[in-house]
This record gives sequence, C-alpha cells and structure tokens, in this order.
Amino acid sequence: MLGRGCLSKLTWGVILRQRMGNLSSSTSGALSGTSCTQFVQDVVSHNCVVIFSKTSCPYCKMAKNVFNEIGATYKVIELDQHTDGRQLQEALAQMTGAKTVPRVFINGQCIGGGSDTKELHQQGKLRPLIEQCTPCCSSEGSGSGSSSG
Ligand SMILES: N[C@@H](CCC(=O)N[C@@H](CS)C(=O)NCC(=O)O)C(=O)O
Ligand code: FES
Repeated sequence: MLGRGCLSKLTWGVILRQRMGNLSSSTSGALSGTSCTQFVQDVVSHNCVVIFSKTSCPYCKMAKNVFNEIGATYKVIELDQHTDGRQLQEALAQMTGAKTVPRVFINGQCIGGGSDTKELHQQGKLRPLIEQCTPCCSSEGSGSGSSSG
C-alpha cells in the first residue's frame, strides 16, 4: 500500500491530464497514500477544529451542531464531495484507528467521532480543548475571533 505514494500519483495525474487535455477528468484525485496523511496533518495543524465528514451523515451533523452550539468555528472536509475522499478516509483510518465518519480533530489531535464530540461537550471538556489552540497558527483558533460562518 505504501508503494503507491501520493506524490507519484499526483505526478501521473498531472501528466495524464496534460496529455489527455483534461477530457472528463477521472474520478481519481490528486492524493493517495502518504500525501493523504500529509494533507490531513496539514489541515489539522492549521485549523483548530477540523471535521472530516460526509454531507448526509447524521453523526457528522451531530458533531457540527455541537461546535455550532458553542460558537466555535470549524473547518469541514466533506469526504463525499472530495475527489480524494476515499483515500483520505483510508488515511484517517490508519491515523485514528477508525474508518467511520466523522473524524473530529482539535488542535491536531483526533478526539474521535460524533458521539465522542458530544460526550466531551456534555462533560464540559470540549471548550477547554479548543481554547488550547495556539492563536498564532490557526486562523479560526481562538473561537472568539470571526463571526463569519
Ligand atoms: N459512534 C460513531 C459512529 C460513526 C459511524 O458509525 N459512522 C458510519 C456512518 S454513519 C461510518 O462512517 N461508516 C463507514 C463509512 O461511511 O465509510 C460516531 O459518532 O462518530
Ligand atoms: S449516515 Fe451514512 S455516513 Fe453517517
């Protein structure tokens, strides 16, 4: 599995697209294997709260609702709308130990899924985690900044 790295696939994707003149761009995206992991790490290290989600998933809505309730901004990656969604979900499975959605990250750490998010909130532990985000590196870090949705 590790052999087919993201970057090589990215390169081939670019080459193919150039050669084929971007016909009906294939469903495969630019990422796979290791660079999916890198993509995840990059996103979760630059955003205080990240939800890897699927648009129609109730558990994902539950997680989003919790953050909405406490007024925290969050970044959502909808895996079912992402060209590399399947590979990203694979990468998330390897990184977090669960292949389910949502996968919720705060401050670079996976806190689990939708039920875990809700539970942490009910225990009063969610907000403190968000408050630990370093404002320097996170545009949506401190929760009290922007009012945009
Ligand atoms: N307790 C978990 C349940 C999550 C769960 O079961 N998610 C299902 C869909 S609702 C899932 O991800 N199944 C695998 C998939 O969709 O690839 C949570 O709250 O996050
Ligand atoms: S209900 Fe299908 S992904 Fe959660």
